[in-house]
Amino acid sequence: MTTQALTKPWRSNRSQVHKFGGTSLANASRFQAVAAIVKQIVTDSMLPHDWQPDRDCWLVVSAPGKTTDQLCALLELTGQDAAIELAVAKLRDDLTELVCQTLSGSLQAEVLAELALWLAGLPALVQAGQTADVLALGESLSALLLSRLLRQSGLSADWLDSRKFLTVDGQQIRWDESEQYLLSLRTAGIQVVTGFIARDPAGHSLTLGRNGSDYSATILGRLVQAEQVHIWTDVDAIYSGDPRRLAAAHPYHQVSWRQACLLAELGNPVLHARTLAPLYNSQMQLQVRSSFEPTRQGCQIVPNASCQASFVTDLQQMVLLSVHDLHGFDAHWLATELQQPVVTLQQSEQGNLWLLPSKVADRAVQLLAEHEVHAVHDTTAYYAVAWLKPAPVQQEALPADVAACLQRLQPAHTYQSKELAVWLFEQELSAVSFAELHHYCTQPRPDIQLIVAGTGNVGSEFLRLLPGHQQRCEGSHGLQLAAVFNSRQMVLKPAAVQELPSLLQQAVSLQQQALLAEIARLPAPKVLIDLTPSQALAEQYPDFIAAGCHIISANKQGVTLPEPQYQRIRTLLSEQKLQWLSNTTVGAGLPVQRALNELQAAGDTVRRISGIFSGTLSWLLCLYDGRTAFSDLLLQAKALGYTEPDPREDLSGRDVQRKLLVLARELGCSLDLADIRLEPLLPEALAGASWDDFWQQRAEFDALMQQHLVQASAQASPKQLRYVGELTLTDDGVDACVRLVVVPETDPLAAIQPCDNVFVIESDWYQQLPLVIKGPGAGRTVTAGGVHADLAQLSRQLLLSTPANLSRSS
Ligand SMILES: NC(=O)C1=CN([C@@H]2O[C@H](COP(=O)(O)OP(=O)(O)OC[C@H]3O[C@@H](n4cnc5c(N)ncnc54)[C@H](OP(=O)(O)O)[C@@H]3O)[C@@H](O)[C@H]2O)C=CC1
Ligand SMILES: N[C@@H](CC=O)C(=O)O
Repeated sequence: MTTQALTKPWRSNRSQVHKFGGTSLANASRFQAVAAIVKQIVTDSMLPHDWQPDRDCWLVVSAPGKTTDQLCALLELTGQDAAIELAVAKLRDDLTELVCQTLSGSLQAEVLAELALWLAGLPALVQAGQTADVLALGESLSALLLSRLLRQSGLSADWLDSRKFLTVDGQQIRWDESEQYLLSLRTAGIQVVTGFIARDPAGHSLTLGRNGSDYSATILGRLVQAEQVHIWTDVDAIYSGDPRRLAAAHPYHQVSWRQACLLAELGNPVLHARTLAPLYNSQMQLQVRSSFEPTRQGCQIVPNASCQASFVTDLQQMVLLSVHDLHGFDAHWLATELQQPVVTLQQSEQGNLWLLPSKVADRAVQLLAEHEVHAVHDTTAYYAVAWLKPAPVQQEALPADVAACLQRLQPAHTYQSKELAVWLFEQELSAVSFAELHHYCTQPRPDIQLIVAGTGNVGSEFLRLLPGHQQRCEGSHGLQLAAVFNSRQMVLKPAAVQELPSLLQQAVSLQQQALLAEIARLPAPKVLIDLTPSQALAEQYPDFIAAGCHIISANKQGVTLPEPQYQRIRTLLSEQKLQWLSNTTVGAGLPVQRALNELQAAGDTVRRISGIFSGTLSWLLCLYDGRTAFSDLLLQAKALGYTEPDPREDLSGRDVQRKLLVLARELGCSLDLADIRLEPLLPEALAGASWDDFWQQRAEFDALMQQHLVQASAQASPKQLRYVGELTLTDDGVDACVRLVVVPETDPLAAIQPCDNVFVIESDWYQQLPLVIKGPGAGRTVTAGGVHADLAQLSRQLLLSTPANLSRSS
């Protein structure tokens, strides 16, 4: 007869299996608590309307509390009659007390009578060395007791000895045979099934090994085609690390199927590799829940491979095992045989490298030899740390923060796959180092919320480059565009990064307060990216800081505000541990401030910075030969995206003056714009007027530039016009000026490409030969690219910041 021919009393995708372990059934009050959970399950309004506890609810139980330990101790007494008698008497007392505290009346009498019979037969089983039959007493009592307690609570329930149906041959489940037996045994009511024990094909008892009850639950789940299997234990989540040792371990309520398998292989105590095996290729859902906090959601094992969960486990006294010609055997098989973690580090045609506890290494070699597999183990015992990576970090290269941490910890060996990294150390890591590694490996990497101000020349290019940057964020914080606004409009929570015109189609008119309120509601980290030329917006930075924003500014107004206002912003930021990056305010994408910061951090002292700091003026003065009017060239520079929104900011020299102030402040000087001497290119009368007025009078300016050119050309040797900045730091203070100069063609400042900036940095270490940074100092792509570089730097800094108190035990 085939199983298909039978009418199954269970309905596919309706049944639930709930497994309660020894801790959940430690004493009478725990039995009562479990009965209450079961009652709740069968009355739960969320269940399908046709869900019938009689047919659809299966329970799997372990032995109560420490009963299995007591039975194991009893087995040690084989041959010692008196000691066996004493131990059985103690067991009788404990279990009788449990039954009497759990049940009353005739149900109590029934269970006590059954228990007395089992205990009476126990010494003979011990003497006969029938280990599995001895151990089975614990699960049998749990199943009987819980079924009667459920009856006492008004539910229809009975118990079922799994040795009557669950047939296991070696490590193989005989599915068909087990199902047929089960079909013939099923009675009405909730079935309380013994976990951990089974029968061999000849009908003898056997046990399913460590954590066998979880395995029983998933086997049963598969046999009855359950929709869900719930493992009720003492935790309601799977933690990123052992919470008893890692104060910062975080709970996960969803773990992918694949990660659960890898975790099990690493010996995680919550789920075991064999527990998961029956779920393979099935629709069954697995849920880990706490019987101590039954209303909490628990942890769901989901098929979804994009899970964010990440785990760090350490393994003591591990050795390497080299294995050749596997003949079909694998690490999983060996782990099951040894009941110990066996981790695959390398797998190739040349050979395999496994990691396993040193205490079972000889046994492993012997077991493999019995199957004609040659293996040798190393004698060095390592302390191993394994990192199970979250889906977004599943790549061979390590994220920067993890790599930096490992550089400090110096593992002896590293093994990497996409999903797993294993580091072997010669000595055990200190609690603090382990906590630090756990932190970097498992710290959440929430998206950085971007609030972009300015949709002009630089802003539109920044948004165009954003999708590419988002794709490169693997292993780091993702980037989420949360708001975009300009001087008139705002778009909150854009559906996705889109072309600017369609993005702005979703815009509403700008309302500052609504915008700030929305930003305050965003989760951290968040950053205001100021791509405007607005002083008003710069003066509003304190409001954005109050809303939790880091700041990245290409806008030079903020970094050149009067000293008290500027320092106030710095203070507010540091109070909130927020960053302000403004590397594009000088030299656009050139790493000028970065270089200065690194020199100073390394101990150098910068004495002087001079050179060409305006891309626009560099471009204009390189190309200006008198044939095209200077103002016409200016329009071309504007169209190329080099100029300030009002190009007179460039012509007046104010833009270079601001840049000198930024550099001076970067070097720790307390300075204001007025402290920097300025010789403008543009006469003041034209600089102050409206753009239209200036344009009307441009001939006057063009004539002035023509005059400068003629004077330069009239000199003995050919000369070039250059607009330069000079900042000198002496013991007496700072001297800074911005001016037009005439340089010979041999001068390094003459030999530049149009738009180039040149920063000549003289320091204690760069005295005779200064450090020179040279390249395009303006333009929409280099500037927007520089803003993305600031964003990447912010992301790195967020990852590398270590919380002060990492470890409970530290
Ligand atoms: N071009 C370059 O090579 C470099 C430029 N920068 C700096 O980048 C910034 C932007 O330059 P660029 O893109 O050329 O300028 P644009 O004039 O092209 O764009 C400026 C944008 O800022 C918006 N804006 C102005 N005021 C406000 C405000 N108060 N609140 C919100 N938005 C505002 C404007 O809004 P609206 O659209 O409504 O007018 C516009 O969208 C400037 O500060 C410039 O100094 C820095 C380094 C190099
Ligand atoms: N207008 C500026 C842009 C960069 O800061 C320049 O030309 O340098």
